[in-house]
Amino acid sequence: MLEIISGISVKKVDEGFVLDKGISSHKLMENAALAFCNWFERHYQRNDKVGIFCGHGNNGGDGLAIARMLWRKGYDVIVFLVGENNEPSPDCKLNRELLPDKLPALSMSHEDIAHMEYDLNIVVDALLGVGINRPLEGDYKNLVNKLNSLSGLTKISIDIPTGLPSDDCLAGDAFIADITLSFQSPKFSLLFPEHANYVGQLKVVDIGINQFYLSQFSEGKFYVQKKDIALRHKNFSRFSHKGDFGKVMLVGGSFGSMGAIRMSSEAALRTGSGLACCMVPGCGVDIMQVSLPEAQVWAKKDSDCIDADYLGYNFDRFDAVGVGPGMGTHDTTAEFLRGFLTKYKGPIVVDADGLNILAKHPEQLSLLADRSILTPHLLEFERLAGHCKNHKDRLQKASDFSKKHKVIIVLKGAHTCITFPDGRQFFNSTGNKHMATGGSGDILTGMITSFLGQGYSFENAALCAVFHHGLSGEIASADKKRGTIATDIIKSIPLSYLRLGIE
Ligand SMILES: NC(=O)C1=CN([C@@H]2O[C@H](COP(=O)(O)OP(=O)(O)OC[C@H]3O[C@@H](n4cnc5c(N)ncnc54)[C@H](OP(=O)(O)O)[C@@H]3O)[C@@H](O)[C@H]2O)[C@H](O)CC1
Ligand SMILES: [K+]
Repeated sequence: MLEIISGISVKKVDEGFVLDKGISSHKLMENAALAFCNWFERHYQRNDKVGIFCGHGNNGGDGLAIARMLWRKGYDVIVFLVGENNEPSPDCKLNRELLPDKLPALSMSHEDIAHMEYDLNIVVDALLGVGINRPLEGDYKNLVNKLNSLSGLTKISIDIPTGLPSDDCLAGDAFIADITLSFQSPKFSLLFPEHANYVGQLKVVDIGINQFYLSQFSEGKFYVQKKDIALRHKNFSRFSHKGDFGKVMLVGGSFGSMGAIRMSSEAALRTGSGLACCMVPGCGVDIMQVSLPEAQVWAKKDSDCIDADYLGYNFDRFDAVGVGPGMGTHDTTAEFLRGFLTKYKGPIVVDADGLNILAKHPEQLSLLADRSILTPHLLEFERLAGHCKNHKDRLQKASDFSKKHKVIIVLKGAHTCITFPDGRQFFNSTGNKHMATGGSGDILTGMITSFLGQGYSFENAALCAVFHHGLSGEIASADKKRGTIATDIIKSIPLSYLRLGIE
């Protein structure tokens, strides 16, 4: 699992790695530049006109090494040098000296920046990286704003968009990238929703620094990738039977809101549950049985919402229970939730109106069994934990909340963050903007509940479900883009298993 380390630690990791391996820091920069170029070659043509904007630190050094390598591969490259009045870092200086004579390199004066007019297809931002220690000013600020105003070309940031602090929220200006290629592990602030427009698509490239060096600076924050997930799946043998795949119960729905619990239930089945039963109000029985014949249904006749009478049911038959989608926040439903949390001590997932009830009745939080999984979106989380100044603050509050109530928080959004009571936070790498559609969260509830029911640990259930949910969204939206709807995501769950080689 990739460690997300602070910007300050990046320098220390580099120093430790270079010293241990007996290589020069220049060689490490060469590795980083090569990793960038290998990626670049797979995506861009030789006839693209590439402008590489290089600052005076090591980020600029990366840009210069990249320019040299791409030029040697036959790309049409122009280098623009900025910050020439500042003392360059030693590796930046060396890479300036190594630029081939025939490679065009232009020093940018104030006037050049103001009147810049070049016919470029691709702009590479190697102005500043994690070394930024104050908001942009002077030539850097002017150039970033000038580049931001250019349209019709592809903009790529190296390591981090210039101007973004690596561990904090942006103050001032920053480069707006279409793609950010971060070295070794994503920098923390690249995962904040406030920065999504600056970061564009996030790619992480390996530059050869292994886990051992990164883990010495661990802050308990991790970036979850495909290779981390495949290993966390349970293997079922050819002798496995329905019972091995778990019996789960999904509780929710109310008059006019039956779609949510129907989608959670189908998602649980598609994730592999042996049996999914849904507990719905009487008004939802026909809807469920007609639209999802694979699910069993339990309901009280002639009811429009889940009420305290539902507490008579024996929940202990189930390996896991998901509660909340479409359930409403009626007083009698809140009464049900209180009784249910008191009664059932197996693995549970609480979502949507289940969370809204907890926010309205915070005394119920103490009833949650240890490691219950709560899946709020940003707004639901703030209802539970109070107003958050920004995402950094929100992540801290998630950590405090998780520790205080001994629950697992799955904070949904781009790079969904899973927080454990021991303080560890896992950021997901799958998913895209097309998943921001009604019902997407209900699917995740069904998926986590299903994994819990299949006997996965709390940690593996949350990590696997969040990863597959995002991957299913990517698969579903590949040809539907903005027209993707939640049921498309459910249909893609089996394909997401196949992508990981899991049968
Ligand atoms: N393991 C890795 O990830 C590797 C990363 N590499 C690259 O190195 C950069 C970090 O390089 P660093 O030299 O530490 O920092 P920068 O290139 O970002 O530049 C820092 C210089 O910029 C000055 N500074 C700071 N803030 C501003 C500002 N607002 N405006 C102008 N200048 C600013 C600062 O100097 P001061 O003395 O003025 O404070 C620094 O000199 C990382 O992001 C990667 O791209 C390695 O190449 C390989 C390993
Ligand atoms: K940059």
